[in-house]
Amino acid sequence: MDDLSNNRATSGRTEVISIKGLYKSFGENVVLDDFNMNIYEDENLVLMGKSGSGKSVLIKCVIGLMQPDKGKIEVLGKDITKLGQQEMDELRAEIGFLFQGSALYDSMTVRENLEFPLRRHRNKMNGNRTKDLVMEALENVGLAHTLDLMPAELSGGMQRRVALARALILKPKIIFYDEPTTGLDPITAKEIILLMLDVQKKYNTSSLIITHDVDCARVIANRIILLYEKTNYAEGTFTELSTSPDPKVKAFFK
Ligand SMILES: Nc1ncnc2c1ncn2[C@@H]1O[C@H](COP(=O)(O)OP(=O)(O)OP(=O)(O)O)[C@@H](O)[C@H]1O
Repeated sequence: MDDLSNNRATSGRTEVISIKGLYKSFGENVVLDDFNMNIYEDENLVLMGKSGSGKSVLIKCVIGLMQPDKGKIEVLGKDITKLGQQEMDELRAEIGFLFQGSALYDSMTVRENLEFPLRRHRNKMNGNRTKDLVMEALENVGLAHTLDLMPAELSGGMQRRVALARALILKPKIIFYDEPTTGLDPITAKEIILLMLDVQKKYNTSSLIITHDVDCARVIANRIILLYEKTNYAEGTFTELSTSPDPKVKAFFK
């Protein structure tokens, strides 16, 4: 185990997600075995791992879509294995998602796409009007003029920005990004990364970013965890990990 974490930098901070001793298997296929991870307030944590290493399984366990076999997961101080359906829904409203391929609804306008999470979680709107929240979210990503367009009328980068606006509309405390720059050209990818950094500063969100994109990790990560051999194999800053003497760690940064 190559633990390069900078404990002083992270100690004494509030954890928004805490995962201890996570174990998950599907029959003979053990995917996670003693996986541990914390995310702290205001932190951008990058999770790197090969295809099929269990990153999606991990996320599903964290948001309660999959039941771990063993281990403890706390999100915003709540043990998620002990939450009922309504409490779990309330907790999910504190989490924004930006998944691969933007996943906007093709048959809805930009406005309707953004209104969608508001309808599900009306109690989080604090008296704000739908219209104002939609405009604010779109302005944050520089796309106020696209309100009545269909997703197909937007470029790939614009679609990703609208998806980011939708992830932000409920002002979540945590955002999960799954491959946020996949399929974008390098310049657009950079725009998205800078936007993610802006958002993090403006809303003080914590982020968990799954990415294979080394440039994205370099710019955005306060800390990186490598999911390898079913566990949190290595952990540290970009510089610490990319200069690690461990060839298995180095391989991720080529
Ligand atoms: N519902 C399921 N039933 C059985 N096996 C599953 C299920 N979901 C995931 N797995 C298995 O868990 C392992 C990890 O899959 P997962 O999708 O988490 O990988 P990943 O790291 O997200 O991969 P990628 O980077 O390609 O998206 C794989 O072996 C997969 O077959």
